[in-house]
Amino acid sequence: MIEEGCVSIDVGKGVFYNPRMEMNRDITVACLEALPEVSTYVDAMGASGIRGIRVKKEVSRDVEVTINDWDATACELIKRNALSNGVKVSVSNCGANTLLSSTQFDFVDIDPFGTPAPYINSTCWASKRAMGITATDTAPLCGAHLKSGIRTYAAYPLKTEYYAEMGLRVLLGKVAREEAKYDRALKPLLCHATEHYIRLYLGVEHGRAAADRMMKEMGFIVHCFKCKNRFEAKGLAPLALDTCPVCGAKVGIGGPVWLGATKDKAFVEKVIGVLEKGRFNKKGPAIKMLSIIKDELDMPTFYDQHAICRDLKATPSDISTLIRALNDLGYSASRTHYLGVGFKTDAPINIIKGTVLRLSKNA
Ligand SMILES: C[S@@+](CC[C@H](N)C(=O)[O-])C[C@H]1O[C@@H](n2cnc3c(N)ncnc32)[C@H](O)[C@@H]1O
Repeated sequence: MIEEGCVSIDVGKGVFYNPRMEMNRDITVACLEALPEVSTYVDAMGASGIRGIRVKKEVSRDVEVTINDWDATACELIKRNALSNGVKVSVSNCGANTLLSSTQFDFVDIDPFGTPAPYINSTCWASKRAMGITATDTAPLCGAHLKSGIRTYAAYPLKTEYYAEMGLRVLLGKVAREEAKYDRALKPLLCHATEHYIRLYLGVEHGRAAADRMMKEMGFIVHCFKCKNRFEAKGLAPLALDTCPVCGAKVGIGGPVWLGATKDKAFVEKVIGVLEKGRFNKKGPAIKMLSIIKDELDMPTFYDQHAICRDLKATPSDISTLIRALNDLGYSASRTHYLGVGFKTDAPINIIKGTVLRLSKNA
């Protein structure tokens, strides 16, 4: 028996349960609390049922919860766990794509082993108001397994120091393209890359105009591996560019990816509020991460101060000192949840390097 949030769950034998995903489930419950428009929820890959049972028990309004798994043993366990926690949920025993091609829910949650790619089409069709998507295939998404990433996501992931964000944006780009064909648009509410996984919470907007607007957020990231200059190129037209405008070296081009915002600040603030008030074992780390996400600049890449320092043979300074120094020069800059020594800024690369060097001399 394990205790999580307000539930006690028998994780059985041969049915999947990962204690490292507790923070992920805490945040799921808080997000559902912060989405009052959601009254039907499905965990299409339920395993022990813990995620859906927590949603049913811990969200303060009545949400109709369905928990599905293609494994009959898991379904028996889900039924027992729901009963022992005193909640009523619908249990379904079929393939996720079968369920999600025939039934729509306000919120669809998919939490597969590895890649969510085979389920994104049906998830987009079945999600009326919002969806939650977990991916644990970070190597293909982030560019470490290039051919697999290209096969799975039809995008070229650049292997850079901001690989975690690259992976998140490749995944978001894939969801956006699947969503657009149903004349719908995704609206990122909260997205994060944590340890071995990426998690997306996306709102859904309906209509061609919204879908057309959304597709304008797709495009490419141009990256210079020599001087670390990078910039975004919005739109899906082929790029007539192959050298870095700063140093003249050949550039790498990653994409198509999602270049737009990856969060809705007001929503993230609401989720933090729910976590602060509720009974969540992982509220400390969850709030810490969400507080950084809340203030993250909406830009598609970040810099690794240590990597810049290695190139310049400089000493890194405290990340908040560097951010303040860039702000003092009139640029926007923020921390990033992807990397403790990372930062986002709209300052040009020569200004960033000059600032890092100046601070290094003072260090
Ligand atoms: C990673 S676990 C889900 C964990 C669960 N959501 C949680 O929070 O603890 C994946 C589950 O999905 C089930 N599964 C995998 N592929 C499936 C499919 N195509 N359709 C339905 N269930 C599937 C597996 O049997 C397994 O129980």
